[in-house]
Amino acid sequence: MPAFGADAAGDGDLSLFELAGYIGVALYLGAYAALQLGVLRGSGLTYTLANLAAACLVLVSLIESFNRASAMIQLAWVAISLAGLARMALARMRLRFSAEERAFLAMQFPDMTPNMARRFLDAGNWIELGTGTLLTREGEPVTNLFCVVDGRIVITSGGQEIGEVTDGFVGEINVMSGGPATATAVVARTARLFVISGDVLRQELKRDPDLRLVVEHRLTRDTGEKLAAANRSLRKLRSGQ
Ligand SMILES: Nc1ncnc2c1ncn2[C@@H]1O[C@@H]2COP(=O)(O)O[C@H]2[C@H]1O
Repeated sequence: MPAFGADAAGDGDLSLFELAGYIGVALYLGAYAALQLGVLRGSGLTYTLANLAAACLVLVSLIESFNRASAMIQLAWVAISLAGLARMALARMRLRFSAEERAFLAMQFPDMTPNMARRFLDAGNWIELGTGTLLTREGEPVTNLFCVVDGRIVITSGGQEIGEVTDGFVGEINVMSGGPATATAVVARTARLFVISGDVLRQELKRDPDLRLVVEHRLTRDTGEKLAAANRSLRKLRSGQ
């Protein structure tokens, strides 16, 4: 083998095999240090690739001075790293989104990570509802959150029309508590919606505080927008009197 300067023992030249071994050790230690310092995630691609490369390099170094125990651990490390890579590839495949899902996420939840978005979407269903379908009845418990992507929902209170939803949420005020609906919501033009049950939503948000932050923030904003629209209508009404 070609030689590279003096080896650690000072008794000869550093072979390529030895060099591979040292680089492998540096990768093992560097990856572990980065993990402990919070620079790398244990389940991340970089950490897994660093471990795979380290194990391969140390294996190469064993060609020159074989050690069965060391070879066994390196082979096991390679196998575990490959299994980790396969798991990541499968997870990536699962994180596919349809064109409709992508449009919905861009419009309503641009801050969701792909993982969060997949979990949220998997927890609900896409449905189409015909004219006249009741989504919430004023005073009755809200059991679902509806996200309208197409169609028209008319909102009434005390029998009076007070608003409409064409692209936004219905049930966002009380779905988390299951409290009484602040208004009646009825489909006025065939609607396409994403619906998620209150029970499932609560479970998902309890399990993932980051998802909870994103969803609650979005729902609060939606309610705020409705309040602003209601204030504008009220102002118009008063100034017209
Ligand atoms: N003024 C309004 N404009 C639009 N939507 C409303 C209005 N008032 C109530 N809603 C919706 O009707 C829903 C009834 O259930 P929630 O009270 O949970 O949430 C309510 C809102 O989504």
